[in-house]
Amino acid sequence: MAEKQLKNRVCIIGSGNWGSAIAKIVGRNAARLPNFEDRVTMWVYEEIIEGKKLTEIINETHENIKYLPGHKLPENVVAIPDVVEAAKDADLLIFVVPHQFVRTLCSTLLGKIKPTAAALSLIKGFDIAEGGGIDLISHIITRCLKIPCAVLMGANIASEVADEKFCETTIGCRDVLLAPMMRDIIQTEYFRVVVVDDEDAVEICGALKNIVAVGAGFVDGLGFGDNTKAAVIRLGLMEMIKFVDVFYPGSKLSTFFESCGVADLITTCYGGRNRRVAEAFVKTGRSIKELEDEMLNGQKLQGPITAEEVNHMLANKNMENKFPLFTAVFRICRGELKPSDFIDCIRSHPEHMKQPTPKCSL
Ligand SMILES: NC(=O)C1=CN([C@@H]2O[C@H](COP(=O)(O)OP(=O)(O)OC[C@H]3O[C@@H](n4cnc5c(N)ncnc54)[C@H](O)[C@@H]3O)[C@@H](O)[C@H]2O)C=CC1
Ligand SMILES: O=C(CO)COP(=O)(O)O
Repeated sequence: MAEKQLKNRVCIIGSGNWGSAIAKIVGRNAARLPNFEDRVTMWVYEEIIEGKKLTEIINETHENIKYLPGHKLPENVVAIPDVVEAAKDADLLIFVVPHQFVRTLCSTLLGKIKPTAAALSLIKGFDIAEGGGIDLISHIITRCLKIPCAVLMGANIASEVADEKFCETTIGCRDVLLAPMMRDIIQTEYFRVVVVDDEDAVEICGALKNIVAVGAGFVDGLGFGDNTKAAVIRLGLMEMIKFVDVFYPGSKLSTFFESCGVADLITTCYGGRNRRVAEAFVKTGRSIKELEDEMLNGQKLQGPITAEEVNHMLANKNMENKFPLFTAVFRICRGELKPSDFIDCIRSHPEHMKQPTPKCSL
């Protein structure tokens, strides 16, 4: 009789900047925890670097020299170029690819994974849905692969996490049986996890903050100061809250005060790639695509495409004027508005038209 498998097998789908940083944590936890199989598979989108395959480099040197140079990955993390081979035996699939690649990956994996597997998505972004709306990435994974999908989002700039500098993160997971397994494989002394059940709001925070970070980069590029950036962060936060309120009613305001909310917004508006490239866009007048290719060495920006996806929905619902900051970021990235128009947008933001509500005099 076949021995019952007691240990969970983990596969990380993605090996970019964040994928590699999380592999360091997951690999170490899997080797340490009795309920996980030591060996962790990591799907690597194969590329040739100085004549050698990236998977071979990772397996021989235990370093992703392209996306996370200078950090050793645990030896039990095994790089695999075939996603089906990497994922087929896994009980937990950790998705961490730039969001534009998730649909193709899911269709490749369809019918090839364990039906009892669960997923955790670290992907920040949306996709365009049929009928003029947007899809959450975790919903796409669940629908395509027919497995539950929780999310992990937080103030987690990958290089700082890889340096083991203290930070927090948020797991959004409604399933009380899966949540402890997800937390155990992720949590360390320096990477503290809070689990909440407000899955959709956690994920939406992670996607929308990248649009706000592009706006923060614009004001940096225009030479404005920290007060202006704080205004962008505040107005961006108000639009994020409104977005969730309008399109995903029933979510909790408290979620915005977790790491996935205000903390991720702040760190990305100061230290993220979206901010950096948006600043260069204003200063050089070159296209976002050119700057992304030149400045990020293969890493991918999520903010400008997320702004486009959100605008697709807002325009369809005739609601662009209700989210002027998101709309202005989209139009500036497209070249339809000048970066300096961003200041007019935040100056005349509807948040400034609010009237105080009179107190009841009883
Ligand atoms: N880097 C960071 O600090 C953080 C990133 N995230 C999120 O994690 C997700 C993944 O980001 P990163 O790991 O930083 O990726 P990255 O920005 O480093 O992207 C590069 C990755 O995309 C892969 N790739 C290129 N072309 C591909 C294709 N056609 N199909 C599939 N993969 C392809 C590359 O091989 C590489 O692994 C994103 O949604 C991002 O917003 C979340 C928190 C922190
Ligand atoms: O999501 C991030 C930090 O939590 C990283 O943001 P960037 O993609 O702008 O670098």
